[in-house]
Amino acid sequence: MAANNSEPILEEEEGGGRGVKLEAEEAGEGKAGAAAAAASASATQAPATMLHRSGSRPQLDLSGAAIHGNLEDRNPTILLPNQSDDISHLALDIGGSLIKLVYFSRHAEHSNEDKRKISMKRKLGMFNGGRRSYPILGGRLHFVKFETGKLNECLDFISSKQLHRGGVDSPSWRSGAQPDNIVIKATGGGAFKYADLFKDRLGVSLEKEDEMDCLVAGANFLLKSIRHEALTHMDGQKEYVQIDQNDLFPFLLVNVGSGVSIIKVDGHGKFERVSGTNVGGGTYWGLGRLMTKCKSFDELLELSQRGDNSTIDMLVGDIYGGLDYSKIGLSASTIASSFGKTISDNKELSDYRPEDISLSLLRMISYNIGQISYLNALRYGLKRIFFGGFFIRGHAYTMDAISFAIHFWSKGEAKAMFLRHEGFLGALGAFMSYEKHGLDDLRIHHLVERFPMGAPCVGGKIHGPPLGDLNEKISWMEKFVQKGTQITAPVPIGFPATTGMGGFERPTAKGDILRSDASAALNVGVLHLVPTLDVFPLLEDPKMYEPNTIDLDLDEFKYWFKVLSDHLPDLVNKAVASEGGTDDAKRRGDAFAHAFSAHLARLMEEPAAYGKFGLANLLELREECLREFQFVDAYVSIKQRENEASLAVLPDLLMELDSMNEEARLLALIEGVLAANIFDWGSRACVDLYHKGTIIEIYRMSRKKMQRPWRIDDFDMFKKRMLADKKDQPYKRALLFVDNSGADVVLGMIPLARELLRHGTEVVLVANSLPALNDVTANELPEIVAEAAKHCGILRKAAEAGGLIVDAMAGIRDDPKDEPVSVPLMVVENGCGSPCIDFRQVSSELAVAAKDADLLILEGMGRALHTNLNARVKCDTLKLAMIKNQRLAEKLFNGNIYDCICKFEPVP
Ligand SMILES: Nc1ncnc2c1ncn2[C@@H]1O[C@H](COP(=O)(O)OP(=O)(O)OP(=O)(O)O)[C@@H](O)[C@H]1O
Ligand SMILES: CC(C)(CO)[C@@H](O)C(=O)NCCC(=O)O
Ligand SMILES: [Mn+2]
Repeated sequence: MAANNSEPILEEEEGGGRGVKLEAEEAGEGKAGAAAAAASASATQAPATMLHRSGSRPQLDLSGAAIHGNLEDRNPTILLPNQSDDISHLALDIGGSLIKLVYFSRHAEHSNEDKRKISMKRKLGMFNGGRRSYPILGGRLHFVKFETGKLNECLDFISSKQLHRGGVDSPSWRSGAQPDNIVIKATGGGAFKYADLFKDRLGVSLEKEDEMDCLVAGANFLLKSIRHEALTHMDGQKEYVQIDQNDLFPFLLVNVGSGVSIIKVDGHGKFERVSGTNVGGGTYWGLGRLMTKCKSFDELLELSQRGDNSTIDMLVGDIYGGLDYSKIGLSASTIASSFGKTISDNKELSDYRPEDISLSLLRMISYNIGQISYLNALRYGLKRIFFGGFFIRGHAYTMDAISFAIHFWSKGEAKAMFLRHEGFLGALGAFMSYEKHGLDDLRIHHLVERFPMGAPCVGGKIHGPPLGDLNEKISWMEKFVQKGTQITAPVPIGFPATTGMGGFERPTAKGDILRSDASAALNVGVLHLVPTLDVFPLLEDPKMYEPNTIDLDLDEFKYWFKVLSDHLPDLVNKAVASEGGTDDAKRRGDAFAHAFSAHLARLMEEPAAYGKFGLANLLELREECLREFQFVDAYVSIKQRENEASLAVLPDLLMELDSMNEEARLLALIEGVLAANIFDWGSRACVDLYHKGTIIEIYRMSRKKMQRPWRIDDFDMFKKRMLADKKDQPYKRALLFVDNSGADVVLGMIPLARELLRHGTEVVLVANSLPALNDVTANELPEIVAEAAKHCGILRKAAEAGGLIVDAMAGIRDDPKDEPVSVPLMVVENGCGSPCIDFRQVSSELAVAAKDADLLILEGMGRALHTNLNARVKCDTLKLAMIKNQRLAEKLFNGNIYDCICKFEPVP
């Protein structure tokens, strides 16, 4: 009954903490918070005329955008001098049963343009000249719903978060300007019905958008922009479908809300509502409420999971004395007449089990909708039918019943597909109708879907607020823990058995608890909009590309569940220490541990709960959870310590290398990369090792053990390319994807980079944008390179040429020709904060840097083995890693822990 217990907690949260304390809300938003809180305090005194407002639709005016303040600052703000309109990206769909809200919150920190990025953009010719520069557009799309009958809660929510005024961090909120003339896009019948109420209560005008237009726009947007938005659901099995952009239209869109709209969609804005039925979600909920006395929709749905419809429905067998009517393809267990059995009995309503009534009703309505949809698909020759609307509610039985009807009547020709953002189509469509928020040409790679607190805890629930600020999140977790409940109830999902002959046999096994709305809803997390992300241009076939090497199936997940759970206490300790070990840090640490464990528990029940989910996503989820509780960098001191220790021995290593001949040196360098890749805090085995010796000792031991041939050993091929075949044609530009801090980067990758530079190859070190485990980040690299360069002329000149360090002697030297110009050594960020890399979503600066690259070096398990082992790119690729995981070694290479991989893949 955990699901039941968890719900009142949310309710409490809503009634109590949320929305009242704006200062607390600000805490999560960083520095801007204090200013905004101060502004809010003086809101009443501020002159209402401080901002010009046009009164029409909100717009973003980026003209004249400039960096404000010192360019050397780490986080200079971007000033939009011509931005005068409110940026109010909130849209509503007010339906007969539910109000849906979609709103956008900007990343306060998105205007980060540090020194490294600016210099890099100059180098790559991106500065000011980039294709797009919407610095302000990065942010998150949130999805929330309320019951229409509780409109007041919705109004309170909007008002507490100041969504109608562009959020609590918007200029108008800070200025205290009165929200007159604010216009919000709204669709659904309630946009007409409640327009006056919105005006009275919030002072906003609702700009009405047509409901069908919005449904279609929302569906098209989702199918175009969200990876794996659609799924099929047959016999209890979920399968995500990747829609081909070029083969999307025509399709049938069936929106099952209170009533059902059936729309034939031929293109963007091209559609016709071809049918509808008044037997829909409102019918199930309304009849069900009357007949079972249920207090909520979820209660009714939950009842159905324990139901047996054979006591209510009249089966073919009931009519045919237990026989099939096989001549027309009906088995005895096929339902002949929904509720038909109740006519013959001398029974009252109270004689029937509410569970059975609910199930019978649910089946009747779902099956009927499926059948009508099929007939309309047949009418227009359509093969694909997409279902939206909150009636679906991610509920297995509902989806199975609809799918079954369509599959059966079309003899397998037509396919039912369900949209994960099911009920938000209309609201999204209304949101898209804002003209100038620049989201129109959004691409799949600009959207990063994340579930740190979105899926198991919040988001989808009726009047459940997305927990906006840190305090809210932590206290939610604390309450949750106090009650000793689990966030999500372990729900054995029951699969209805089908006869294959036109009806349902009564479902056999069914779980007895309905998953809480938030997690049952098909994983509507928060969509992060990062307009600066791009597809890696060197990918051979982006459509076929799959980052994860191994499917995260239940078996695989179980393994990772244990690894990650075991590692959790240590991680929490590190994280708390990294934030000074204060009580506040401890509180956040606990909350992080609980949030992450809850995700793990949820995924353990159902690995596909959050869409198509691979190890890369799982590892990223952990990092995202840390960030969610404001742990900036849990490994910061470990990284520093190891960098220092490694930099101290680098000069010796370089001397040793320089004493070798070219061939021996190349081997020593590759060996060095593999040996140093042992410093991986993501590997349990290695962490155990670290307690047994100093970094240098371990590195030396690791190198000594390097026995060739390695598990995959293409070294000779690589050597041939480097030193024999085309010695006079060195690589033009190499991208080196670096992994860990310390020995890994300092004693492994930097010496290899140096060798490439020596050959005349430009080197781009590609590192994480955000911290993940002990991985080195792009921000940390320039300092490390500068330290290394102190002992090495090659590195110094190349780093100068790449703008990483400034030559103090430049301009003083008599004859600049003395110093030959070097090829540059550069650093770019990869756009992610995960130990793996998904080449479908990389930073735009990496995408630019990649265009001239003819060698790719991927180093480390995360980037070269867990992901991308099978990735094909358009240039020569070297994948280097030490396998620090027995299971992976066996699974992928039939090998052993500490085996090494040196995989060279030249393009033909
Ligand atoms: N928590 C809930 N409360 C009420 N209904 C729910 C809930 N969750 C799912 N539903 C189902 O979803 C239906 C409403 O779906 P949706 O929000 O898509 O439609 P609507 O926009 O309110 O209706 P319409 O478009 O017909 O005006 C309800 O009728 C009910 O069957
Ligand atoms: C009236 C709407 C469009 C309101 O969303 C919806 O509830 C609906 O499509 N009802 C079905 C009406 C019919 O076509 O019979
Ligand atoms: Mn609706």
